[in-house]
Amino acid sequence: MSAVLAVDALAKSFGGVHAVDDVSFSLDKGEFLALIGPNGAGKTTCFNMLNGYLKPDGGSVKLNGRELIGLPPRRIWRLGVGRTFQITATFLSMTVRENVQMALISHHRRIYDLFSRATRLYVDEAMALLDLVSMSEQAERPCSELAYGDLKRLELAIALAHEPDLLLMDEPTAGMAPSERIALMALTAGIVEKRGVSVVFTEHDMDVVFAHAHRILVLNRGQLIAEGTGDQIRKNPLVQEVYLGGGSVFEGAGHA
Ligand SMILES: Nc1ncnc2c1ncn2[C@@H]1O[C@H](COP(=O)(O)OP(=O)(O)OP(=O)(O)O)[C@@H](O)[C@H]1O
Repeated sequence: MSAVLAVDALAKSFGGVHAVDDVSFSLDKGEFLALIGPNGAGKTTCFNMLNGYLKPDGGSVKLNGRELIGLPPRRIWRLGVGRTFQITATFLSMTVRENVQMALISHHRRIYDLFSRATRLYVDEAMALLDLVSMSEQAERPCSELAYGDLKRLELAIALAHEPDLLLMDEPTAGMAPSERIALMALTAGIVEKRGVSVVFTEHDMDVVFAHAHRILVLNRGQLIAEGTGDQIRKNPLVQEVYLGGGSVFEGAGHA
């Protein structure tokens, strides 16, 4: 099977700092991949090169065999690389359903009259996406009233409205309570399975990572130092040493 995403020898320096240093990995359809590493390891820099916000010094990023390097972010998004943000981007004055409709309208390149709230476009599709993220009961509420965890689920529905082949989630659970984090990622894992979308996420909470990631990549000072399943990563002495300074953070993480 050919990879959905193939990253080869990706590199980016800032001054003398090798933020991302010769990183290569690939991702299959329906894979849920965690990119972890200590602060400053290069995770965000790596993400921003995958979605076109940052131009690499060298390397290649292919989506379904097509080179993305050099394309503007919007084109990359159109080709099927979606993302969710650390800070949720929704139209607060609109209802939950209207926000998803907006995303669907944009995806299908339809013209939307911003001054008419009575659009009937993509109502059923919007409700189906809200159902997928267990938000259909809140469809008619304004986004301004939503709890933070609900906003994150809405954001996921909005990202899925664009039918991405690859979804990039940068610290999706930041700012959430531990139980909410596990719930959001369990929901995401279910969607990955149901829709066959491939996901790369960064995350500092090891419980979340070990509970849900199919595979884990560990970055340290811009270099990929380990790659494997939760068990392999937990046992990796290099990871324990350079990333965790001894391994205590992994104890118990991800064991139900
Ligand atoms: N725009 C920039 N200008 C200069 N240096 C940068 C820039 N962006 C990142 N860096 C440096 O590159 C390195 C990698 O940073 P990056 O933000 O990618 O790490 P990270 O793994 O996402 O960290 P965190 O977990 O703290 O978000 C760091 O040393 C950082 O200081």
